[in-house]
Amino acid sequence: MNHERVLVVDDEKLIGWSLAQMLTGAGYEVEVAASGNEALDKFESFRPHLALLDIFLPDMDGIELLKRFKAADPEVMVLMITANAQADFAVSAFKLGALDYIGKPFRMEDVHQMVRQAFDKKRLEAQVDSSSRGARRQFGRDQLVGNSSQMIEVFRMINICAESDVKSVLILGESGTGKELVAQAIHHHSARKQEPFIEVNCAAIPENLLENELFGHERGAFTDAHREEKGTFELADGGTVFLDEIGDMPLPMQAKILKVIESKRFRRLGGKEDIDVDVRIIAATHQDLPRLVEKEKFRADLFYRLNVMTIHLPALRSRRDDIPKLVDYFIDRLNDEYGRRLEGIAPDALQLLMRYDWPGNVRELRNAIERAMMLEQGRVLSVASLPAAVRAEQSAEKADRPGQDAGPGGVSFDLLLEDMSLEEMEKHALQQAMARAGGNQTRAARLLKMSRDTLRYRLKKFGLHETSN
Ligand SMILES: Nc1ncnc2c1ncn2[C@@H]1O[C@H](COP(=O)(O)OP(=O)(O)OP(=O)(O)O)[C@@H](O)[C@H]1O
Repeated sequence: MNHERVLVVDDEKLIGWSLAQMLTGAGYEVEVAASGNEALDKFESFRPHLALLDIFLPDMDGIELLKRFKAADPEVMVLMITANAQADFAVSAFKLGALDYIGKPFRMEDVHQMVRQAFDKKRLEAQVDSSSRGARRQFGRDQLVGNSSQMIEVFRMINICAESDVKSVLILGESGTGKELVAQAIHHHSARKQEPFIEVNCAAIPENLLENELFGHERGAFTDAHREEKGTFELADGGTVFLDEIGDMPLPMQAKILKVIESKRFRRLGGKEDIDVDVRIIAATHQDLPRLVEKEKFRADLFYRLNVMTIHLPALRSRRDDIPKLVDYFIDRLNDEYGRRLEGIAPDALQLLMRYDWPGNVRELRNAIERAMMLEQGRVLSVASLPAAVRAEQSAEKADRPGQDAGPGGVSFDLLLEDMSLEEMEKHALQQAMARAGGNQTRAARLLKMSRDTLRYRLKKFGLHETSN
């Protein structure tokens, strides 16, 4: 016995009895009620995890009963049974939290399958919930931190989008700049905040499954489609769909997304009728969309449609003023999460964090602090606990100040290699300077005592890769 309790509510005694037989045989604890009032009493005493609820009862309408069940226990799973699966009935049942409905006459195996899937889903959600609570324990949900002028502009745009309820928003920015946090902030500050926020990572889902994920399917739409299933757009009705990595979305899907934004309707896979939805689409990408449009990898019409409300998230290296605040914020959070009592960061360590270019942006900064906190033995974060890439700034800094640490002759390059032509030596020096400067051309030019333009010219001449500036 698995102690999963099911209450069957049906005034047709034979149906109630047959369902009870089948479910008991499958290992569930089952009670049956033949009227609304009897169902309310049994609900109280039996406390079912799942109710199979007939919409037409002699003394009470099933929708009313659904409401009362949900009020008594919001966690209870309800599957509605109905002779005529009218769309408006289904919509109100779903809005009130019913999981699905079964049309009469039904096959026992189908009911069994739906009940089993409902319990499976519940168990999965419980697992996800506890592991995400675990993750939160480890590293709670972040707030957007920053008071640079660029971030103040981002906050202003978030407010405008949240208040205006525009139907689509585009968020652009390098990886790790906080695009997802911005999308969540827009949702949580908008009138839609009580409704779902559902994220779909367009790059992570294979092309052939993406359409099903977004739009769902009708029963029989493909071989394994044993029953209809709602997709993201239907599940998020009233709320927000966050399409992350939209630059990776296949072209045919882009056309369908455009249609949903414009007409607010779509069809399930294998569906013959349009379904109306009211969702806000927030799309994000780290890719250069205009470039993708040029290369015909992204539809121009979708780009123009999305590009009405656009939020540009600046790279961390272009708003270094935010670094001290972010560092304090992450140290505080991690102190809580790990029960540590670090008092802050040493000035020379902070200086290195401010100099580093952060190609992985805030995500990389957060990871660097988390790692440093694991290693740090002292009361403040010190240079020694920072990642090697960040510490490399230290040598670049020393090299930047010839005469102090690099010996009386300034920076010494390892040039005199045997069998090297003058040209090869020059190339070698350029490579060494670029490596020491961590790819920063201004710094490399200073090391070689040449102007940045000369450096760029020579890099080009030798076909060397120009990294950052
Ligand atoms: N301004 C910020 N304040 C606090 N934390 C931030 C900020 N920006 C980003 N983060 C944190 O950095 C990490 C990456 O953020 P997020 O996932 O939102 O970035 P993203 O731009 O969506 O990245 P990707 O393009 O890789 O999906 C998250 O842990 C997030 O909480």
